[in-house]
Amino acid sequence: MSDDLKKQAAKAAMQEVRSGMRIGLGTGSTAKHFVDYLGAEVANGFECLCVPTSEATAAQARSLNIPLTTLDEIDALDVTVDGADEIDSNQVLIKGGGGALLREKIVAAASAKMVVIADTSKIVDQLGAFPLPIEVNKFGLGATTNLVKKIMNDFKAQGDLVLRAGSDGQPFETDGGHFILDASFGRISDAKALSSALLEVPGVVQHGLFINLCAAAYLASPEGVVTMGETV
Ligand SMILES: O=C(CO)[C@H](O)[C@H](O)COP(=O)(O)O
Repeated sequence: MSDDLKKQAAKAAMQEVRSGMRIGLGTGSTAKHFVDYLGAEVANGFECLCVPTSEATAAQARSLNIPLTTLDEIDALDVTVDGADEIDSNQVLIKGGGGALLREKIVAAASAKMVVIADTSKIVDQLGAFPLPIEVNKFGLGATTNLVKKIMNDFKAQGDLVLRAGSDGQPFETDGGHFILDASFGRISDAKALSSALLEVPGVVQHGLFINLCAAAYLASPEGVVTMGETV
């Protein structure tokens, strides 16, 4: 996806925020543009209180003087704007390509509205071509991997399960100190059943299927930005 399309989606989603709002800040290259646009507004007097979904987004927001808080200080947000790896026609998402899925899901669930920004290449008929990120506890990694593989088998996955590596070749560690298994399903025909099965594995902390969380999406294409769901 071109950086220009990411910017267009991020800019269009700025219409979702109003001065005085409590805003969740997503993670990833598209969300980064949204944070840049928000930072420019803050410099012009826009008031907000924001919760970042990753240390990377927190650092970017601080550099732009965007006021930050936590979900300990406040317990609810007005809106969260975040990217996605896949979105289907029911606005079910796969997220976690950037490794921030746990905090992203906590923040989205604490928000009155979750807004997705992406380009139209992220729209899919069926979820699953993008490997599903599954955040797992380090303890018992081998046992957890085996249980997840069994679920992949039950759900007729067409690909492998891979422990995500960082740029240093070592296992990628999330902000919460967990590992990520990337599960290539190929196609996911029952996201709810898969979600339930994965969450029954004790070592699974969370997975990247976002069900009933995304209320609206701004999706940029070379022809313009199309929307899904309840945009303002
Ligand atoms: O879920 C995410 C991070 O955990 C990202 O929002 C998702 O991977 C999309 O990223 P990008 O905007 O860079 O394509």
